[in-house]
Amino acid sequence: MTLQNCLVFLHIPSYPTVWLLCKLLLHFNEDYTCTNESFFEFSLEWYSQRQEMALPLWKNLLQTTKERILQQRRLSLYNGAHGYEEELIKKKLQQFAGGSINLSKEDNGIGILTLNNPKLMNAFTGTMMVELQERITELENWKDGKGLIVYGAGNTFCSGSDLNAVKEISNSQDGMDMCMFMQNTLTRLMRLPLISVALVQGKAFGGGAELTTACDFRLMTPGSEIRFVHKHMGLVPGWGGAARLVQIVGSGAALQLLSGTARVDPEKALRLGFSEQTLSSSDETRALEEARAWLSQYTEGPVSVIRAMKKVVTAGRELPLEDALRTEKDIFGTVWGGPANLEALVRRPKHK
Ligand SMILES: CC[C@H](C(=O)O)C(=O)SCCNC(=O)CCNC(=O)[C@H](O)C(C)(C)COP(=O)(O)OP(=O)(O)OC[C@H]1O[C@@H](n2cnc3c(N)ncnc32)[C@H](O)[C@@H]1OP(=O)(O)O
Repeated sequence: MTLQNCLVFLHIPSYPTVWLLCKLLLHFNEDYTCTNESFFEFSLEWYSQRQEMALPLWKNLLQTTKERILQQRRLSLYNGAHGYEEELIKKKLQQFAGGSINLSKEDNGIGILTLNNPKLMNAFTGTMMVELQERITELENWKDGKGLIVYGAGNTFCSGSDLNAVKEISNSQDGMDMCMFMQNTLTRLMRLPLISVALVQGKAFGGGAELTTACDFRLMTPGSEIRFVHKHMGLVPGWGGAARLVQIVGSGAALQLLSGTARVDPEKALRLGFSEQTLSSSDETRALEEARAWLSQYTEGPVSVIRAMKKVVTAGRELPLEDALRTEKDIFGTVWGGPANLEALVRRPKHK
C-alpha cells in the first residue's frame, strides 16, 4: 500500500493539509509502503527527529487520525487479519433474498427496528443480515438517539437463520463468514450508545434467541418463548449469543439453557434475570406501546446524558477495571459543565 492509499480513506476534513503532509513525507521517501500504524510511527518518528519542523498542528492531526483509525478498528471485531473480507461476505449473503429490516427513528429519540419476514417467522435471510448491519450503521450515526426497541413483525420475534439459506452455506468457509458477519453486527448493536430492548412476542429461536442477548434488556409478552435450539441443529451459538448469555444469566444457567435447549417462558426468564418484565398484552400494537412506556422511564432526559450513561456502562461491562475507570473519566468530561449540568445547577432539583 503506497502512502497515498494509506491516506486516501482517512476521510479527515483537512485534506489539503494531508496531501501537503503526504508530499512532505514522500519527498523523503518515494513509494513508501506502509500499514496504518507503521505510517503513523514513521511520520511521528520523522517529525520527532525534526522537532523544530514538526508543527504541533500536524502532530495533533496525526494523533487524531490515528485515534480515528484505531477507533474504527475497535468497532470491527474481525478484519482482514482474521480472513474476514466483509464486502465479499455481503455479496454472498445478498444471494439469499427475502424479508427486510426496517428502522423508524422517532422525534423522542426512540428507534423502532422491525425484523420483517413474517412468512418465515422473521427468519433471517442473507439480505436481512446485510440490512441489519446497514440499520445499525444508521443508528451509530443517529446523534439524537436515546433508545431502541427491536421486535418482529406478525406478533413473533425471530426464528433464527433462514434454514433455506443455511442449507446453501453449510460449507465451513461460508458458515464461518456468516458467523463473523453476525458477530460483528450484533457486537455493534450491543455497543450502540442507546438503551436497547428486545420485545419478545411469540418465538425467539436459535439466532433469534441470540439477537435478544445483544440488547440491554428483554421484555416478553404472555405465551412468548426464547429457546436456544442450536443443539438440535448440531450447533452451538454462532452470533455471539453464548458469550453474552453467560454475562447475562451466569455460566451455570447459560450452560443449562444451551445444553438443555430449555423453553424459556416469561416466568422462567424473570427468575433467571433474563427478562425485565412480562407485559400485560400479547397484542402486537399494545405490546409495542407497553415497551415504549417501559423504555421511556430510562430515556427521559437530555440525549447527551442518556448516551453517556450507556457508554459508561458499556465500558464497565467490557473493559478491565482501570481502563473502565479512565473511560468513565473521559465520558464524565463530556457532560461535566455541559448544558444539562449547568441548567441543573441553576434549577437545583430536589430528589424526593
Ligand atoms: C447461529 C444461528 C443458527 C444458524 O444460523 O445456524 C440458527 O438460527 S439455525 C435456525 C434455528 N431455528 C429453528 O430451527 C426454528 C425452526 N422453526 C421452528 O421451529 C418453527 O417454525 C417455530 C417453532 C419457530 C414456529 O412453529 P409454528 O408451527 O408456529 O410455525 P411453522 O413452523 O409452520 O412456521 C411457519 C413458516 O415459517 C417457516 N419457518 C419457520 N422458521 C424458519 C426458519 N428458521 N427458516 C426457514 N423457514 C422457517 C416454516 O417452514 C413455515 O413455512 P412453510 O412454508 O409454511 O413450511
